[in-house]
Amino acid sequence: MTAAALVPGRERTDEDRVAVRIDALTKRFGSGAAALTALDEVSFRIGAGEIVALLGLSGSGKSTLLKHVNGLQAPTSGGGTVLGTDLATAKAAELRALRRRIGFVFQQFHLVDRLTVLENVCTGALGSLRGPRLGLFTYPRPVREAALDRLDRVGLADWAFQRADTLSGGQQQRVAVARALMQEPRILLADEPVASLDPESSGQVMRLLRDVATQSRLTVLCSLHQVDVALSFADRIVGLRRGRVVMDVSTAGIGREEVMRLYREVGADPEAPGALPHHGGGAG
Ligand SMILES: Nc1ncnc2c1ncn2[C@@H]1O[C@H](COP(=O)(O)OP(=O)(O)OP(=O)(O)O)[C@@H](O)[C@H]1O
Repeated sequence: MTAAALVPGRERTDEDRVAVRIDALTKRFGSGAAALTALDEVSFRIGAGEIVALLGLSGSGKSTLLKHVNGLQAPTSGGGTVLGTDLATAKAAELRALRRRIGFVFQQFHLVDRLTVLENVCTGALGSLRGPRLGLFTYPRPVREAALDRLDRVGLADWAFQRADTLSGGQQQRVAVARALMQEPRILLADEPVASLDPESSGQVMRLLRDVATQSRLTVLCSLHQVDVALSFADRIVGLRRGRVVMDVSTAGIGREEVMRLYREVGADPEAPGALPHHGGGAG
């Protein structure tokens, strides 16, 4: 028997089981007659290690929801907890600490063109380093080694010393994934990560995201515009319409046509029973 086996098992906490718990979250922009409700009483859970695709028409609130999950925007009412941090009451320092545990991948990869691929990946560690860094060798050796390891994981170790702007869009997005992995995140948020990529590169990036998420037991929330991509990538689909969750289904039990209803039946009443598939997936 190993020493570890003699240590009594720690009780699984709620945070171990549910990474994201959003409760009646409402976000309004502006006030008075000009007020716009971007998120309207949104509630859902994401279990630890679950991969969720967020779908919905342009303007349905996907990006706004992602920004709430990493504490970049504060709810108007309601809220929830992410990795145990209460979104409505957390102080700025607690939200900064939360963000260090969440990786973010954007549509436009946000790499620094003139820096090498490796230095771009190193910048993913800046949240845990003091002071600015200028030049690869101003990063501690363990950081450079970790960056090379992350580049290897995304299949781009051979490109480490190329300038970032010499890579294709798909490769740049894989570098952005490597950069996000530098934080050793518990959650990975991705906002339309393949919207600007061709279908081939888009498939590669989504397969990579799924692989790294599965290997590292990452919880993933990823907004997408492509239903087919969402069906092959995610465990679950959450559909937004005008700021409300109107679809919440496991990808195992649903076909493309059913998901497409999210976009087609725009005039339908999302509150009507059975209007759109809503199995209330997710943990807890
Ligand atoms: N900072 C802001 N100030 C005012 N309105 C905003 C702000 N951010 C978002 N909105 C509005 O909130 C609504 C939801 O926007 P959001 O960007 O979340 O939608 P989306 O589903 O991500 O759209 P897309 O697919 O086009 O990225 C939109 O009507 C948008 O104009």
